[in-house]
Amino acid sequence: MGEILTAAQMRAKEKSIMDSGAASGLELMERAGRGVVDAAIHAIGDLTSCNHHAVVLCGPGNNGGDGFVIARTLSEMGWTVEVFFWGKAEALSGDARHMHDLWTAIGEIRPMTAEAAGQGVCPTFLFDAMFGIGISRPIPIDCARAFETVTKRQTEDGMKRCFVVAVDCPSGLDVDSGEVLVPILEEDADDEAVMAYFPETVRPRLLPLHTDLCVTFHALKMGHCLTEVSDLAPAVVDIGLDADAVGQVPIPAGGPTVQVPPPELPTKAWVRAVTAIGAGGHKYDRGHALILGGGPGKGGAARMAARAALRVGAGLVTLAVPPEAVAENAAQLNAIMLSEVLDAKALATMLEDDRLSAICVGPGLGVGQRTRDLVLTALRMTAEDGRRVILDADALGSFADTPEDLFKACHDGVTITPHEGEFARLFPDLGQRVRRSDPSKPALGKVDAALRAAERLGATVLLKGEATVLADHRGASAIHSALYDRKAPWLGTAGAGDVLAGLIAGLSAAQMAQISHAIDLAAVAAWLHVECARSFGPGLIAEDLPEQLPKVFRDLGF
Ligand SMILES: NC(=O)C1=CN([C@@H]2O[C@H](COP(=O)(O)OP(=O)(O)OC[C@H]3O[C@@H](n4cnc5c(N)ncnc54)[C@H](O)[C@@H]3O)[C@@H](O)[C@H]2O)[C@@H](O)CC1
Ligand SMILES: Nc1ncnc2c1ncn2[C@@H]1O[C@H](COP(=O)(O)OP(=O)(O)O)[C@@H](O)[C@H]1O
Ligand SMILES: [K+]
Repeated sequence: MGEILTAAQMRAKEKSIMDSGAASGLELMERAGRGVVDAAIHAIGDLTSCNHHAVVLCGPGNNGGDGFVIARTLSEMGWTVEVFFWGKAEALSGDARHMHDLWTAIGEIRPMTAEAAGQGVCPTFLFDAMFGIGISRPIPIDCARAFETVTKRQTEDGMKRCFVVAVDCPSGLDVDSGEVLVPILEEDADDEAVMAYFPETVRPRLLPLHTDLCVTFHALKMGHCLTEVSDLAPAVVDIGLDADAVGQVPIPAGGPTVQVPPPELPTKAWVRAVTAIGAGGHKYDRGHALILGGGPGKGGAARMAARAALRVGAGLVTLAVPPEAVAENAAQLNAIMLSEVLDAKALATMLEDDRLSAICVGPGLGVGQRTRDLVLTALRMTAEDGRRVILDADALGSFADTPEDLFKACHDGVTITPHEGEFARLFPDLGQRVRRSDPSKPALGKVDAALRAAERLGATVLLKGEATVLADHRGASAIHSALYDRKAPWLGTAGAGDVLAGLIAGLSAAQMAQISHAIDLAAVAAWLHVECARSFGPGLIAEDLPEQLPKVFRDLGF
């Protein structure tokens, strides 16, 4: 996965190229439209038995302009092309108007109504060029209905349906937040409901307008990585924005600046860094992770975190549990060492040993005063010395009523790993806006929400989910999506988050020179976490994750 852009960054790049004279808007649009056709044909592969019939749905902006180019390109190749247009020709931008006019010299344009779009044979391709990165409200109901009726056109065998290609993004995707702005299509939806945004409870995860392939330009946009927008992984078409001219116009901040895995580390060097094989032979060279564990019967989460920390490369791992849980844990542990920690005072004494290089607090610890005290002690004892602290689960839940206490104590060596629920409890104002709660305001999106949270904490935030978002106090961000060809839905299993916290703790303990920022360590851990899940496959339970690490490392080149 390369660079990931916001809509504003993409516009700035286009403007920069156009201002420099390196390419005109028309040239960019021509390359975009032709690139979509190439990518669509490449995706479908064998065209011998297809009917060479395409339907293009064009919207009122430049996305529609791309659609007119697609129609002309296919027509030049001998295809039969039907074009439906939603908008007024005189309101089109200069570039889109030009492309519109070139098409009208060749073919017909029909208004986009469900009735008209429903007539005719089932096409090989349906191109969705209705709305691109300029969408600001749910798409018009007529557009959604027209789209739907084309997909329902019958073929002779009554079985196949057309291959849907989204131009730039499926219409209705907010490419910054990954939110889907599509009206409700049920026949009984009254107009008010149609034009309203989906209430939180019914907002679907998948796009109601089903897309097989999304073809975008120059780089993926954030929304492509936050939401699974198409069955196939999005294709990225080069439209020539890499010229020197880019950079003359300042590119606005906001898009993720870190990719996962970090591309600058070649695979083998990266494995070396992760496994610390090059760091020296002694276990103390690879750090000592301390994992705090819960009371009797509550120890599984911390044990899994500890095992992940050890497998991922920490030289030593100690699990520290309350006295009454020692017997239970002693019966379960071998390579992991066991210590007793009564309370925060005992923890402070333990942390005077600076060989303990990373501390993980939270999994299975229980919500309450003891956990709050342990967290604040861990933060105080590490505030000045660069040691890393990973706060997960109950360590975060314990501050739901007093988040300010946590914010004040956090430092730049801290990584918090909330899921969306934990995030919303700690940052209610941000959590509510990850998706649009007020129709008049855009959604904040997971990346912006995580960035603001990281700034508030002065620390690193890893916001979990199918798309995991990372952000730090310096303004760096990253997205790791377990989507498309990295899908691992079976990772949503009890305890998977505890393992992730342990992976970050283990990598942090090893203090690798090659990966210095907490956000990069967390990004590597998120990548390994999904890689382990994919390596194991369905049937996975959290305990299986650390046991996959040796295979994942071997597959990476060791
Ligand atoms: N020259 C360029 O800037 C290039 C633009 N490209 C294409 O241009 C697209 C962006 O074009 P635009 O900025 O014109 O934006 P869009 O074409 O995405 O849509 C914006 C248009 O739709 C209207 N609109 C937005 N939301 C609406 C709603 N809910 N209901 C009704 N109307 C709505 C807007 O008023 C505007 O007319 C990209 O996604 C890409 O497909 C590509 O051709 C590459 C080059
Ligand atoms: N559908 C999914 N695809 C990929 N990863 C997922 C999916 N659902 C959950 N995950 C991952 O699984 C982990 C679940 O963590 P968490 O919600 O803390 O659960 P637990 O508390 O049971 O460990 C997170 O790392 C999350 O990113
Ligand atoms: K589109």
